[in-house]
Amino acid sequence: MYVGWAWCARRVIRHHVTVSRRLLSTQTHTQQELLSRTTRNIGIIAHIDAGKTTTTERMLYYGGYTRRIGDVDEGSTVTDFLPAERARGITIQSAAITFHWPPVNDKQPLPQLPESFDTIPRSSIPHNINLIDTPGHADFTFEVVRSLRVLDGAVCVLDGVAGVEAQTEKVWTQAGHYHIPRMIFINKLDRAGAAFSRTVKEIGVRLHAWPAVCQVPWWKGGNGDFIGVGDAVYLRGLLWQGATDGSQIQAFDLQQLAENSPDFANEIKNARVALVELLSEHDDIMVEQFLEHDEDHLAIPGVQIIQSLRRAVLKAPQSIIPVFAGASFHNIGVQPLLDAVVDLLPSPLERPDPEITFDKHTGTLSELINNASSEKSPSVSRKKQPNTSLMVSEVKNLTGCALAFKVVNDAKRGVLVYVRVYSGFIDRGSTLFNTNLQSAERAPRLLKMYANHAVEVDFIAAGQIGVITGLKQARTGDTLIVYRGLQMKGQPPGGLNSLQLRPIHVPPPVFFTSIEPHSLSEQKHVQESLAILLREDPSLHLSVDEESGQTHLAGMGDLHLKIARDRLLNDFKAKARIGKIEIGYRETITAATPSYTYELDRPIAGKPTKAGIIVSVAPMEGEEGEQEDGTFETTYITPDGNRIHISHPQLSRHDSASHKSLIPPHLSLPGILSSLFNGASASLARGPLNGFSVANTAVSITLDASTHLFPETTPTAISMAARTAVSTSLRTACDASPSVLMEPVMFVTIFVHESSLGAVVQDISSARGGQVISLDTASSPNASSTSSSSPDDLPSINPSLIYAPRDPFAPNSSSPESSSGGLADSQRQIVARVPLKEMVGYLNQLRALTGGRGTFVMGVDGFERMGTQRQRDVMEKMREFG
Ligand SMILES: Nc1nc2c(ncn2[C@@H]2O[C@H](COP(=O)(O)OP(=O)(O)OP(=O)(O)O)[C@@H](O)[C@H]2O)c(=O)[nH]1
Repeated sequence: MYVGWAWCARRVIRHHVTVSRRLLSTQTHTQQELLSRTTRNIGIIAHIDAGKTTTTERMLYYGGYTRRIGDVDEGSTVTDFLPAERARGITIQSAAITFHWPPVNDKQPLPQLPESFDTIPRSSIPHNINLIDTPGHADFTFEVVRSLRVLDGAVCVLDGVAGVEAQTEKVWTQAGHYHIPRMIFINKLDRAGAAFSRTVKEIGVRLHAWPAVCQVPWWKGGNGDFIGVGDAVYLRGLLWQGATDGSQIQAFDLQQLAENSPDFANEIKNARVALVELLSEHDDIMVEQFLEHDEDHLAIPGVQIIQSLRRAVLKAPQSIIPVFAGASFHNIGVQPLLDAVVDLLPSPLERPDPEITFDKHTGTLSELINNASSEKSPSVSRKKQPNTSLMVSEVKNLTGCALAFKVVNDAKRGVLVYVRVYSGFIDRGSTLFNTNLQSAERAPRLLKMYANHAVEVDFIAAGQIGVITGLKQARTGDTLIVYRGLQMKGQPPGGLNSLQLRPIHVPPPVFFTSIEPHSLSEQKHVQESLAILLREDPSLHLSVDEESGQTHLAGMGDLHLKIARDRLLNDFKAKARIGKIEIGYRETITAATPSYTYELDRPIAGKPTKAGIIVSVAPMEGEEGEQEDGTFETTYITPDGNRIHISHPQLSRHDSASHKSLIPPHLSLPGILSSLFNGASASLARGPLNGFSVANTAVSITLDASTHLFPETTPTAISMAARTAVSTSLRTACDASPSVLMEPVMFVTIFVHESSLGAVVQDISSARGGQVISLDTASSPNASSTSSSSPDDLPSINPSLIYAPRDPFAPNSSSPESSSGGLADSQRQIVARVPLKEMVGYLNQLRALTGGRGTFVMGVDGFERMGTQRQRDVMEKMREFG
């Protein structure tokens, strides 16, 4: 017996179907509901090298979108398309690609959705899958977070030998923050040392949810090669054999298996019993099904199991994780995984509303839009923002809202802006207002990306992912809105220009390098190339040191900047000298200043301008969180932990009508605030001591409308006045009492074998000056609370209560009775805070200390003042390299 999609996949490969245009470009808006219901926006997340790209290549091949399977090791994959990615064999930028599963062809009618999926699975109908491949390396965590925002579901790929690795935990937790439904694919089960059971238990303990084992591995003869999987949902064995591309799959029912592989058949039954028991604990409908089928675990139809799993996966917080098995490099397990993507992960219609910020308040997009239909409550959330000036008619003109989640410079097509549309449509030719840049541009062409080729479309609708080409400004992370009737130079009214979709916190950069063009004639090209790099990746920061004239590029990690350098020199062919990659220290003041009044009164660009301001600065003591804005005061916290507090007596944030007599007609309070913030931020970017960015400093600004604003006041004048006044105050503070340097301190989680624990702890605390916060067994509940503290207080799970089939090869083969419940109990976790300077090149040292087995993850925990001697050493080193 051959299973349906195996036949389907072979047919598609033979004819190599091109994408049905009917499914893409000629749809009317009324067909959108169907399209949304049959869409899955999913990501593949994991630790580096778990096999995400390898699995993605198979998905595209079985979906009929590539003719041959790309190989990571040969550098021939579709998703790792940057030369730097191909050279290193790792994914750096997430790629977004659309394909269909099960495959479609032009001869097939458009899918008709049944009333319910009680008798057939969703995977029997072609679905539109938008797949985002994300990088696994810690330096690109921000890239992962950026992609997560647009996902409706995720497949987490684990290496069946390594199990749950440090980076997996980190990305998993981040996905949990966005309540993204997830499932797991345990890959590489063909490798020597593969331990399915141990990995399943690690999932429970380290990812805080119950693993629902949907498939068990099929080892030839019980302990030979990995040849297929036992399907606990449909009670069958799936055997990959014959064709080397994995397209031929043979299915055997339990009876057939009982004759030839009785132990395997029994294991499938065990897995089914465990699955029904687990689901029954979380799903009342499954209990009913169980009773209806005379309490026979095996009698419940597979489709009902799928339905129950789906309900569990869609619950937030997710307490059940479906687990699948395979070896994608050997083409085993990918087609059923694709079925599970369609069957278990949600459509865009089943996802909660995206979070927005609007006029500094949070709410959801549909609150904003739905409230528009009710004249009574025109605001995003009346409770949270009682006084927005947004009118119903204004919201009604908001016909589209999208997030640019990725910008890529394509050699053939130019700059591609990947967007996820959250409401309404983006039509070809629409004017898009960019609420981050406060400017509009037209969307000349819209595309859907299919592996190696793109298809032009007329519009991209809510729930869909697509590409806009020809945009000159939009950057990764920008919110784009379509406002009916908006002129290119205009602004949407009622504060809609401040609407931000799912804003994310960009962590402060901790490394930087200098960039100098080889000659003046090269300068323009270098600057243009840097501008594209920055559009692609907002976690890169560019600044110009005014004293030396040098351009500084700052980023999240050593590798992050190395890749940026490679892209600049090799891909963009920029001719520039790139300096050493160095740590980005900060400086902070140690004395407060009295109020300083400054009045700018000079021509700018040939026009007389005037603006006044009062400023004082003070060191910040300890953590000072975000402050609620008052009626006459507004506070901003910068990424470096500075607080900019602006008091604007007379100018109420909630009553713009009263501003008329106080503010010149060409200005508005939001515009004034943003100019003040920009001016103050620019001066904080260069401290008075050494030119490092200023951190942990409180800036107080007072803007007295009656004495500081004039008919000649412009936004530029306000910004310049703020910049000069803040710089002068910082200098005054530094003269009174010298500023001190601050260094980035990392929160580090290290996983090591028991035998190397002592050496690693010794190295961290003595040689590197780190502070060990906790030492745990990786399986203890405490261990996880320190490293991957769950946003939702997810439970600690006892591994001995988790079902997993026996591992035939693992040295300490699990028995449920063993004290560790089948986990590798010699695994220990160290959590420490260590200065970044001491962590440079740590991986090599950790490998040396642990015989190559230790792994670690780290993230910036904050900046800390350096002691006098340490500061002196750092300054001397910097002078040496001068
Ligand atoms: N034996 C075996 N090797 C595999 C399997 N899947 C992937 N690999 C190999 O593992 C290595 C990493 O695979 P990738 O697909 O690049 O992993 P990735 O998770 O995309 O890696 P990053 O993009 O760098 O995060 C490559 O050498 C693959 O050939 C598998 O099922 N079995």
